[in-house]
Amino acid sequence: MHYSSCFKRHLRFSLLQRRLVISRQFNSSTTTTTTSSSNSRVVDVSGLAQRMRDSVRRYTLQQEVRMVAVLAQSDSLLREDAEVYSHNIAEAFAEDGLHYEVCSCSGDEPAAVEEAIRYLNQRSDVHGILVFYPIFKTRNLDDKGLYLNQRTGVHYKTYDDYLRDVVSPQKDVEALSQVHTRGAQHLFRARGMDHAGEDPYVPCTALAVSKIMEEYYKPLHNSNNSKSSRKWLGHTVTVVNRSEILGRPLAGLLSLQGATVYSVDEDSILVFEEDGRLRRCNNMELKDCIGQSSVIVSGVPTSDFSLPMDEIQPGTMVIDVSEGSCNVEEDVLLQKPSVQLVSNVGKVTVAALEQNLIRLHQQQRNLNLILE
Ligand SMILES: Nc1nc(=O)c2c([nH]1)NC[C@@H]1CN(c3ccc(C(=O)N[C@@H](CCC(=O)O)C(=O)O)cc3)C=[N+]21
Repeated sequence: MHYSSCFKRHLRFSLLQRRLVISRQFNSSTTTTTTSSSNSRVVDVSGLAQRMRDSVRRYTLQQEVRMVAVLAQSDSLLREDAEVYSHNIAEAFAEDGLHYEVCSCSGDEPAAVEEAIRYLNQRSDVHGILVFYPIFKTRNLDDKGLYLNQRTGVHYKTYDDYLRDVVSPQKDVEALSQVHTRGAQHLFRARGMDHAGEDPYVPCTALAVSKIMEEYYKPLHNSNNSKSSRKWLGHTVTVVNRSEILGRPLAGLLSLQGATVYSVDEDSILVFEEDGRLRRCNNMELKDCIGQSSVIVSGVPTSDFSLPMDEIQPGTMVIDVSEGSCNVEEDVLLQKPSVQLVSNVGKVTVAALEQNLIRLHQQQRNLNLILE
């Protein structure tokens, strides 16, 4: 299992590399790959990632910034996923002058994970904390099936949900604690949405997808005004994934920016309307959502899932965030006219993580200056 999935990742990576080399040979003025007849292309997002990381490098020339990641999965597949991400973080952080530590603890012992996070909350040399999820998935321990936060009185359905609120909001690089997503059940709010010009503060993969859309999605009728806070008005997006670390915040963010967003998981389809409000779609199937969407984001972490290719319309941007599972039949997709495929989101995710971390460091510095 472990090796075959590594192999698949390797294979996919080398295919992407090869396509890139070919495109450079034939067309040195563009960084994207164009397939001959259909005018469709695989988008290379490294330019965006590099620009985001350049500003981080300038910052770390002056400042010492440190993040610690908590690695607690005992399930080997979940752990492998987190390790791939951790490896990429380590590499990018080393290049960009950021300090990175991994705190490895036993996932069989929920209290040990909680204790590790509380210790990191206290450490004054740690500016950001990243907890790799999922750890326990839906494991419930107490008799009511709920976890109680003694301090706030809030009950949580899973231990992962509970842990998200143990991380100090000041060090929460992914903005996962409830402070940032108040009332997320019905009305999503992203901190920083009201500050014009600033990126909203949302989990890194969600932020990465939204930046990729802004940078590379050029609709036929060019109505994307990236300066406007309602830049996706009139656009329909499908997000296949409703996790707390990706699908839900992404759907919420895009809907606040004006899009109509279908949020799809294995049990249900919801629509996030323009105002961030949620409604259930009982009479729709995935293919109906796909047919209406000009951007499709797919993050299903299993290799037996594939997007229904037939329904994808010309001009659509498809963003595959399944990280190695591959939710897209690439060859079929690229035969369609004017389709854009993005599959290496991870590069931008790490850059978004670095940016979120720098923002936390700045806030902590400002606070310390006031307190001194
Ligand atoms: N709190 C939390 N936030 C996460 O965002 C999160 C998490 N937990 N747990 C683990 C998963 C997994 N994940 C990846 C991110 C980037 C790459 C990545 O960089 N991929 C490479 C390619 C990897 C390959 O396919 O070889 C790329 O896209 O360039 C992989 C995996 C984030 N996750």
